[in-house]
Amino acid sequence: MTAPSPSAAIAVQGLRKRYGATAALDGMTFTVAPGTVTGFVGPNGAGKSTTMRVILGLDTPDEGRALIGGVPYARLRRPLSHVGALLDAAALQPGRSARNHLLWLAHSQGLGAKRVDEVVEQSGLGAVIGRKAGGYSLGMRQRLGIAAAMLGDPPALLLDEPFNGLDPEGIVWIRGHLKALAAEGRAVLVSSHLMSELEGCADHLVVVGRGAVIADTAVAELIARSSGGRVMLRTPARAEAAAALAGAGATVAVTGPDTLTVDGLGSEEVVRALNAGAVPFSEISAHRASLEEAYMDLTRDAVEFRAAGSEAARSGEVA
Ligand SMILES: Nc1ncnc2c1ncn2[C@@H]1O[C@H](COP(=O)(O)OP(=O)(O)OP(=O)(O)O)[C@@H](O)[C@H]1O
Repeated sequence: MTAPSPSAAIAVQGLRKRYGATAALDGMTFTVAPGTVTGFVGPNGAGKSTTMRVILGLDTPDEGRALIGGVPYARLRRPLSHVGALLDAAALQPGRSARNHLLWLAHSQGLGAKRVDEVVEQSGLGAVIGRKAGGYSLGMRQRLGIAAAMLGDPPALLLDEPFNGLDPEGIVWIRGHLKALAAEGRAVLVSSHLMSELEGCADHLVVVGRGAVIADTAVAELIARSSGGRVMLRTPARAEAAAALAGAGATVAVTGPDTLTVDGLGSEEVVRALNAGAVPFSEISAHRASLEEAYMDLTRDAVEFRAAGSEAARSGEVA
């Protein structure tokens, strides 16, 4: 096991945890750097929530340790000023106003109403903060949960499935908000079992399956690797184009009524092959893999992982 980097805001080292016959964590090891949104991705049951609970001192590992700024949670003084967390947005007193909920949390940490007003402003809840939390939509609850996590202005944030059940507008808001919080230098760890939710938001990915890390990679590198050499082509003569390109040695995949992706030939060679066959085309560009495609490439050989996520795969989720 390598020593955690001194700059790691969150370091998880060799965590093992069993629940009876189930190994929930089986050597989980990774770090979360300041200034990044790190996506923590894997199928249901992969060990994401358990890891987060261990980081927050809510669960004790059988082996290994988790550190926040180099210190275990249990030894942090005023923990909310070191790490904020959103684990379960439904955990609210339904009859209490959202503002009173935040005031109650703030007071328990020696923080005043001024800080509550700041986080309310940041989370865009100003217009509804006097309402009873029980009447909040899921999206509003998630915002309130993030506002609560931000009360202590912590350098590290953990969010467990914050996109769950949100409408597209809610997803876009959370993505933007997390990016802004990371841009302020915070380390943001956000779990999801849907890769698409993290598109355009995560800088780094820690992919897990069966209690351990399968891949730990910068998103830009991952996308570049998966995009490598592939060309996107738009043509009104799809069949002719596919035949001409296959004849020139390319592997061609149909991606839409008038689009193909081409592997094995560079853009210039594609143009040459199409011109030689007098095949018309309207657009040709270097293909940029989506996060979902990059993720599928990454986990293609991880048989165990795919088995673990096969249920999710059938419903279009990550596997
Ligand atoms: N308190 C518990 N008692 C028994 N088993 C547990 C408990 N907590 C977690 N597990 C088991 O440990 C494994 C890891 O669960 P965990 O909730 O950490 O996964 P996850 O990746 O967060 O999944 P999800 O996406 O469904 O939240 C699962 O097999 C789960 O059933």
